[in-house]
Amino acid sequence: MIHLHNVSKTYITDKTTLQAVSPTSLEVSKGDIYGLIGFSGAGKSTLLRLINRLEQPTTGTIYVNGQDLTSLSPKELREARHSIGMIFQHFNLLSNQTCLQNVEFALEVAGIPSTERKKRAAECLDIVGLSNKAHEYPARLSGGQKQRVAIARSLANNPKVLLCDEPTSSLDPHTTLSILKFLERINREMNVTIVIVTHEINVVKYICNKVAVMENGSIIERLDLSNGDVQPYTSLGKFLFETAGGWTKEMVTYE
Ligand SMILES: Nc1ncnc2c1ncn2[C@@H]1O[C@H](COP(=O)(O)OP(=O)(O)OP(=O)(O)O)[C@@H](O)[C@H]1O
Repeated sequence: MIHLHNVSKTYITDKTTLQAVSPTSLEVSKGDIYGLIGFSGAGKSTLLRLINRLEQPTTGTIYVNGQDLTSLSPKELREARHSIGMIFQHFNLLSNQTCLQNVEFALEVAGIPSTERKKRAAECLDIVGLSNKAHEYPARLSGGQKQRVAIARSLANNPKVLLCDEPTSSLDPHTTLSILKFLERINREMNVTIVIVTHEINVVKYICNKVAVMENGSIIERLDLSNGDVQPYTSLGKFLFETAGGWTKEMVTYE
């Protein structure tokens, strides 16, 4: 589903050169909820943003849905991005647009006609349980509700892949769990492959079936979490897993 081969990113400014991501390969299979974890500055967000070419790679190739994104024209890339949704830590909603209009916006960009847009946007708000907030502005919503609108917007174009950049880092633990529950449903019921950047190991333990641990721009370890018996082998991996708390699915609450 996603295949990065020797992808790297170097930022060059007037005075400095910084390698945010060293040549890295990553394979995400259809149906995965793949975590990228590591401390601040490890290169997680940069690697995530390379997947939909929000960042231009310095080297390497990026295949998503069988398409080489590095070989596409700007127009082709815009079209390819319709099947790659994205959500962010700070939600990135348009403050002067209602929730419905925020979701419609994603459809407008994709060239969907107005009547169809309204119907689909309403459906997406319904999926995240926010039909009653359709005509509210984001300022009147809680953080969790804002993230649910952002999820609705990311689903509008029926994406095959959803990229999540610290989606719960601004939220309290209970709201975090409700958002993770939504992401899990989207993965299972809509067959959306998810890549999620986080610095919270609990998020990884709760929702991911695979995780890559990043340090200094490199993936230093990859773990399959599906069989429950996880044995990290790097000291960072061990440290992260030892600090995990005890979240359970029963703790999930809805606002
Ligand atoms: N646009 C940019 N220009 C220059 N340097 C950048 C840019 N974006 C990121 N960096 C640098 O690249 C490195 C990796 O940043 P990145 O945001 O990918 O890390 P991260 O692991 O996601 O960290 P955090 O958890 O704090 O978001 C950092 O040293 C950062 O300062």
